[in-house]
Amino acid sequence: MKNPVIFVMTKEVSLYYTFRDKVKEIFGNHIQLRSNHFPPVDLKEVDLILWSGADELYHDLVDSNTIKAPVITANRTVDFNKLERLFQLKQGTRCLLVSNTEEGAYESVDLLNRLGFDYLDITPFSNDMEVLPEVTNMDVAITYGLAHLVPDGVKQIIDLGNRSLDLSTLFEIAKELNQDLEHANHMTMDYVKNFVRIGKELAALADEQRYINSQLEAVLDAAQEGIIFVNSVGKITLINDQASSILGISEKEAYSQHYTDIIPAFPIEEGSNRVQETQERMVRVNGRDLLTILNPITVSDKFLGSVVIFQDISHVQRLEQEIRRRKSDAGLIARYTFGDIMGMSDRLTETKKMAKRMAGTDLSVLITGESGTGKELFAQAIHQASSRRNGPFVAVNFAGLTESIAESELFGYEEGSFTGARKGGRMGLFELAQHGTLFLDEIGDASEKIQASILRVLQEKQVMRVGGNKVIPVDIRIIAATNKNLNRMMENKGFREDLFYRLNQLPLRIPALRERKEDIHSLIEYFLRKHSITMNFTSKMVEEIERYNWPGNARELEAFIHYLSVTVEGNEADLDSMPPQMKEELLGESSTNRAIQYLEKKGDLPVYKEILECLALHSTVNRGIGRAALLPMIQTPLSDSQLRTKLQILKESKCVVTGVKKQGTRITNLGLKVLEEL
Ligand SMILES: Nc1ncnc2c1ncn2[C@@H]1O[C@H](COP(=O)(O)OP(=O)(O)OP(=O)(O)O)[C@@H](O)[C@H]1O
Repeated sequence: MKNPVIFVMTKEVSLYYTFRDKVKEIFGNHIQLRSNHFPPVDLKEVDLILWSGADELYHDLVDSNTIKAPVITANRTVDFNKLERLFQLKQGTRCLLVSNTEEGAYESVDLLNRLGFDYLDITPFSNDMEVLPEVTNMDVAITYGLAHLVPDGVKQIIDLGNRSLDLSTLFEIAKELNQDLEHANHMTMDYVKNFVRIGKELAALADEQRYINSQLEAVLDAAQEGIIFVNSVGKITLINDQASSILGISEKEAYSQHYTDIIPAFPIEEGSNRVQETQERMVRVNGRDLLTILNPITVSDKFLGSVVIFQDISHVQRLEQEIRRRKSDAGLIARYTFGDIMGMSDRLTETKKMAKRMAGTDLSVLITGESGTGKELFAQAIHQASSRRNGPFVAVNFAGLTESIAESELFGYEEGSFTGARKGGRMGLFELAQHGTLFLDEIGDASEKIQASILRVLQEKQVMRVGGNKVIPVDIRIIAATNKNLNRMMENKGFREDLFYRLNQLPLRIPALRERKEDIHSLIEYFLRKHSITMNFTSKMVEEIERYNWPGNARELEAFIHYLSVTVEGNEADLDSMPPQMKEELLGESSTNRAIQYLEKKGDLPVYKEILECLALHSTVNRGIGRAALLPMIQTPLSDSQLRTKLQILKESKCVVTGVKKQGTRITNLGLKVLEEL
């Protein structure tokens, strides 16, 4: 696949380099960048245009009638570490803010004022101004990476560096280019960590005398992260604006309380016995997922308290979810039909026949079966064989999906219903699946609240977006799947009965591979073909493959083929090339089978089982049970000498061991395995 191309438009080439470095840092080398400073650039080949925003470049360079690539205007952040250099300037210092456009100069002055530097006397300056300000009496020039534009005569220059792309822009890029956000958390945490040092200074001050340096406070308030300081006795002595808003408490309320009343979930107590910051951790507060990091503050060996920095990452998760949704073209199209389901065994043929009949109806299907048996494959095939085949097939997997995400995913939302909500709102999966099939995968993992919401939609056949007030009728067919035992979950109140009966109108159980071992061969052939692998198996290997239980079913079989294609030299796979875990399992299993066969041959299997049960219950690794104690525990009437013979046979089968010095008899690991099988 072609690497995506971003066309970056900046007035200064140095700003292009700053943007480029950030994009490479976050997305690696597989995004290509082009710049207006390095022509020619074929704009038709470009996947995304990133524009610095503060100039007219866009209109000069891009003809929006012919160029259809999406455009992102860069939001830029300040390097807070560099801002510290401004703290040394005294009140009333005459500063010239130098930019390359008049608009940019005014914007930068405004930003510094908002950051609390309004006690400085700042004059905007740019060469394109009609009337240039007088510069001779200036004490210092401040600039963001444009030191070369500072007019002669100003002696001191504070260069705060180019303002790089902020997080929201990076997320926008990821979304537009369908890039993975695996670095997202790392990226946010790096960003957060930038504040730690400033936070530490501030915390020390705050604890000493509640005196908060006003500049630092302003900087902290401008941070997108929540920052609080909890002193050594658990009182909150500092809270920035963002923290107040995320936690939904005012500064005043926070100062008067112990942290446990407000943020009991935060790992604060850990601070007192550590030196280093904690790993980032997710906690849930008021239904929001917060990524927290805690930093203990110790000054001259005295523990002063901890700074906790946190971010509401619900919106990040939402973006991630959206990218996942967009990425899989399978998201809306079913790729598989019954013809793609391999296997000729009676069990599978019967299951396929049932599923085809189910496809002819519009009732809900609940597919059960172990992991990797092909439940999703069946769901897609049913959709393809149904009258809804020309409609969408939309899948949602509840495993690992937080409640808030699941809710906005399923129901969609209206603009402005939460931080990070997209402009114009968004359609939920129920709406997206209109006139098609909605596949609820791993339904056993849906929370109680989500179960209730799904039930309501199924009953009322309509949805309402989060934050909305319009009822939207939906016409969808539901197929759900799970590898959990929903009956047991219902007994423990983990799954709603009323929802179960709604979903289970047509139950379809996919048999495990070990129940239809005849299918193993056709699946192996299929996977070899699918991945263009040529491989033969020795007869010993074939024997073991057939004997193996395949707990991970077809998925494990596919992974097995992959494994062999990498590890086998040449084209022949023999026992040596078997994955270690499988080998272990087979060896353990063969000795279990051998032991059972041995006991069977000696007759009286139920008595052996009973003896093993008593030993399993009463013997420990170090202490066995003597015959005299064992005999009364056994229900089957046995004489002492009969018991002795039976124990001898169990010993020969290696299911028990007998101590040398009257330590009695105890069960072995093999004995426990045998017991499981009997
Ligand atoms: N009978 C089959 N023929 C061909 N491929 C199969 C068959 N059964 C499973 N597979 C393949 O095995 C993999 C797992 O299948 P699928 O995702 O449908 O399983 P699942 O039961 O939904 O698993 P989970 O419960 O873990 O989500 C897929 O790559 C699928 O294409």
